[in-house]
Amino acid sequence: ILHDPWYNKDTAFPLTERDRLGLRGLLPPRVMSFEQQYERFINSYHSLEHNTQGEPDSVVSLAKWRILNRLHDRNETLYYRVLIDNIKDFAPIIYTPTVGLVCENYSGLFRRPRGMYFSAKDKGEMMSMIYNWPAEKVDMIVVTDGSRILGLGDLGVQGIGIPIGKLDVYVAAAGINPQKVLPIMLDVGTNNEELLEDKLYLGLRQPRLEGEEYLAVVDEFMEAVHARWPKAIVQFEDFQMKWAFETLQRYRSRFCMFNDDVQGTAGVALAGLLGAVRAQGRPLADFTKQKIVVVGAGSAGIGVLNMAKHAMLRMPGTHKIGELGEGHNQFWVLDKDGLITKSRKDLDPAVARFARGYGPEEVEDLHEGASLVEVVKKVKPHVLLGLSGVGGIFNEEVLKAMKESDSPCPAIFAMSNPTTKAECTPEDVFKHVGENAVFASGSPFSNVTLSNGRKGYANQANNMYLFPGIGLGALLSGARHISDGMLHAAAEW
Ligand SMILES: NC(=O)c1ccc[n+]([C@@H]2O[C@H](COP(=O)([O-])OP(=O)(O)OC[C@H]3O[C@@H](n4cnc5c(N)ncnc54)[C@H](O)[C@@H]3O)[C@@H](O)[C@H]2O)c1
Ligand SMILES: O=C(O)C[C@H](O)C(=O)O
Ligand SMILES: [Mg+2]
Repeated sequence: ILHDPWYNKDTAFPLTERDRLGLRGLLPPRVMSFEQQYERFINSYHSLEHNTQGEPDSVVSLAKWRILNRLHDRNETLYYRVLIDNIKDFAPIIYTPTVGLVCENYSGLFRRPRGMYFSAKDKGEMMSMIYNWPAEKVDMIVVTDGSRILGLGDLGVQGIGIPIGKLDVYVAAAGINPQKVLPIMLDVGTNNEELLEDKLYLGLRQPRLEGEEYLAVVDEFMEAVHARWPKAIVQFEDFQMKWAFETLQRYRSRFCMFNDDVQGTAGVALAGLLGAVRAQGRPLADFTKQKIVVVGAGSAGIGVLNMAKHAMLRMPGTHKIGELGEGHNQFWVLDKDGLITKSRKDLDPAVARFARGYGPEEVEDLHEGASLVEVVKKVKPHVLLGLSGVGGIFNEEVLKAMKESDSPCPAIFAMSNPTTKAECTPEDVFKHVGENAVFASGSPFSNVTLSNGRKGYANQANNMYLFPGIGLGALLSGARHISDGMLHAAAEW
């Protein structure tokens, strides 16, 4: 019991329990209260902050993560109490940005396992392996294959930090029972050369499985989960784009699952886009007239585009039903090759409906592959939204061009994670776009003091504001599937 973080109370076991559980003599005699333990932890956290002053940010954050992780491994009751009470301070440690650093260094930081690991070598065994998990019941699973961890790329087995962090947020924000959550890593290999050569690397040292071989592993895993816990909700997280979409289509009508990067992000972004209309003092129905530039046409960018387009098409009030047809395109989408138009070679079918046609109705005179700054200068968008994974791509020139936006309060959403991958900082936005700009980022930044002494808000646009509600709602309602309508409702309400 003393070694089981689910049940351990450390020095808080009262004498009666020590007797009953055969713990007498295994602990120092003084019985501490939960409140004393709590205070002791917070004090040691503060002294760590004090003692690491002046050290590089990464050293301080990792030290903070270590002390929290040790508590997690020792005493979950105390850990979650501390986390819930201090979520604003601790979210950046257990979640983005520090969790990114933890994943990058996971093999070296590893002390105790958490969650389950299914690897390509476990083919044929998963149905029995799933019974190795000690809890009778599991409600929430977050699974990754480590192929696109935040904006950090393929981190293989080290990506397990992401499901762990997401499930901590489920417990802290949605009150999910921590004994009923399960972080899972599907290790199908890695294409990260550095990891393959790293002697400490803890995952399979082989290239990623592809095609049918890959899908066979994920299929077997999903069947195993469903066999043991038919009602568990499975959140897919940080899968590279092709598998994010493929697995979503493959499983969404068979299992209670969703893809957080595609759907959760879309819900949060839509909430932000609607907020940006309100910030302009315009009625929500004017959403259909917003000009939106999206930088990044990956799993997250396309998820946002689809949901925002759908919201425009069904926005009541401005038009007769059906008036805004499929051709109503308020989006300009760029990827690593610049603006996407219909003349793009090998145009991805998922982006085709957002590609600019540059027919007579489109007057900005842009060309295939146009650069971001050209697009912003010509379109004068209301919103500039980044899901590119490229830090600093909203540079001074781009932000100065946003000053000419047709919106009185241009919105800039730098949604890529972790902090180093944010497309810009709030300081840059308020300096170059103007103090009336609306800013949000995927990873947290501090608010900025503006010239008139007012606060420039560094809002956060991260799917963590949405997925806990989706999971909790699905769980409480006993939903068999997670529909787009649920995500729309989450975004709009
Ligand atoms: N804030 C959130 O809640 C949230 C949610 C999901 C993803 N993200 C972040 O979004 C980023 C992208 O995630 P994803 O799953 O879509 O990745 P992805 O790899 O599927 O897509 C990345 C896209 O960015 C494009 N891109 C790359 N370089 C570019 C450049 N120089 N200019 C313009 N476009 C460029 C690529 O062509 C691709 O279309 C990651 O950093 C991730 O952390 C944030
Ligand atoms: O993990 C996050 O912080 C958000 C998002 O799911 C991402 O992949 O960046
Ligand atoms: Mg993610």
